[in-house]
Amino acid sequence: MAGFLVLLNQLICKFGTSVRDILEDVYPVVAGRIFIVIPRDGLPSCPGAVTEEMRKLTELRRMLYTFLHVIATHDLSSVFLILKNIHIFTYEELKTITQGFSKHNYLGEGGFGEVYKGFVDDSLKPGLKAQPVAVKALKQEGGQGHREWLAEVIILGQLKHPHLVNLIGYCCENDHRLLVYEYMERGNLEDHLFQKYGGALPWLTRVKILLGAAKGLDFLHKEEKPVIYRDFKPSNILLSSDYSSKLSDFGLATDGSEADDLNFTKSVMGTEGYAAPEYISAGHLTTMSDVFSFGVVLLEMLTARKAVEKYRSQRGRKLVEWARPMLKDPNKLEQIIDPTLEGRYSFEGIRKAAELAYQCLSHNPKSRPTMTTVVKTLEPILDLKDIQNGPFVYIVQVSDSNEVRDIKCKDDVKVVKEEAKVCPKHQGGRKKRRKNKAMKSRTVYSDTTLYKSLGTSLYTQGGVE
Ligand SMILES: Nc1ncnc2c1ncn2[C@@H]1O[C@H](COP(=O)(O)OP(=O)(O)OP(=O)(O)O)[C@@H](O)[C@H]1O
Repeated sequence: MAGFLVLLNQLICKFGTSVRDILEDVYPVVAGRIFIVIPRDGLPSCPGAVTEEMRKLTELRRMLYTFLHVIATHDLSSVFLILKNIHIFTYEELKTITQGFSKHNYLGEGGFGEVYKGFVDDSLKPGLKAQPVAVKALKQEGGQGHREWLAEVIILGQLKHPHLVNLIGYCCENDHRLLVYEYMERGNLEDHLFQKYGGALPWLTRVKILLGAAKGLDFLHKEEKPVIYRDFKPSNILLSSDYSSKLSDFGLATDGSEADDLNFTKSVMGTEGYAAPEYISAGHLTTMSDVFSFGVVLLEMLTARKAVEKYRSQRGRKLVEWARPMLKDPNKLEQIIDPTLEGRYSFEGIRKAAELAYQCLSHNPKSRPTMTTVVKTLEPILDLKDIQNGPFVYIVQVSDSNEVRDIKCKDDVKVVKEEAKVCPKHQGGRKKRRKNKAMKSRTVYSDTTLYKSLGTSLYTQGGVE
């Protein structure tokens, strides 16, 4: 905290204003928008920084950089009081709620670190709602991870929306950096679309998921200082029990209002296959970059093919290049639709979704729709329910001992085996994979069956928020 005050004093001397003004001035910058002003490798290169204004701005950035370093490495509890309903946990508390980060609680691992399930209630913190949580622990190595952790705390600590994953709290103790989120029962979209249940998601469920994610992006873009999410992809879309979708992983999110201000030298970040062409070629980052990424995910949902499939021939490797020309031709469109849907969709709905994907994937960012338009286009597609009935798929977790649960299979029921997941850390001798997906067992139904079992709210606007 001492470092924090020294820095404030420096800022006051420099800009001759009161502590209060500085706080009000600094917080909005710190609070949402640090990632443009603070470049990865030290100070921004500002070739045009010749005017007095620009010099001052650069100086302010230098100070903010130090400021952030101080709050990142010192007492966060004092600094983050302004964050909404965020709990600060000790490492011991998080260890307890995850049963010592045990293999039974292991959910998976991403670039940031391992994720474990836990349970919290008000015996841990007064006022804390009893609920399951997901605890994400930053891998110890690297400053990049630390920056992403901070971005997540700062952005999700302030922005609350039904389609952004809720950050419940964090832990910042010695070298430990952890995040505590609401638990999302169905894990991430990538697992449903590709890895475990390829093609099993019914059409209207896909539309519902896309609509929720679109609302999340729309909310970010409509902020006073628009937030560019920058890493929109299926593994960052989490699903609740009724397939309501929420965006997670805000480590790369950045401030849209400043993205184009100055020609900072920034390294292009994000995931191959999802980043907009103008961002890759010229570092030009706007909210329209997110719209392009949304178009890629929409295309993945239509085709159940990944944005980049390295094993394919050159022609079919990049989904957008391969599929976009076919989106506007009704004859060709049917050829690229996910065959496992087996025709169980509204063709009108598919056609409208394909048209939307085509627009989102335009090379010219100005020709892309805003996320508000995307939401308005998807909403009526959810109402197109002229869909044939089909069989439903029941997915069964296969236990470690390869024992399959006793299931009564009717004629129209497919049983798909799912391998149980093992945390690499707890797995003697086996090579550690970068990602390991959740140990979960899920049931995936046809639209009709889901509609019956989860009620009419599943596919109504009310059910999608
Ligand atoms: N809030 C949550 N509720 C339930 N499961 C979660 C939650 N957050 C993450 N997971 C699961 O933990 C695993 C790792 O997720 P994480 O977000 O760290 O990485 P990722 O998005 O899969 O990969 P990458 O970091 O490369 O984008 C995934 O299986 C994900 O579904």
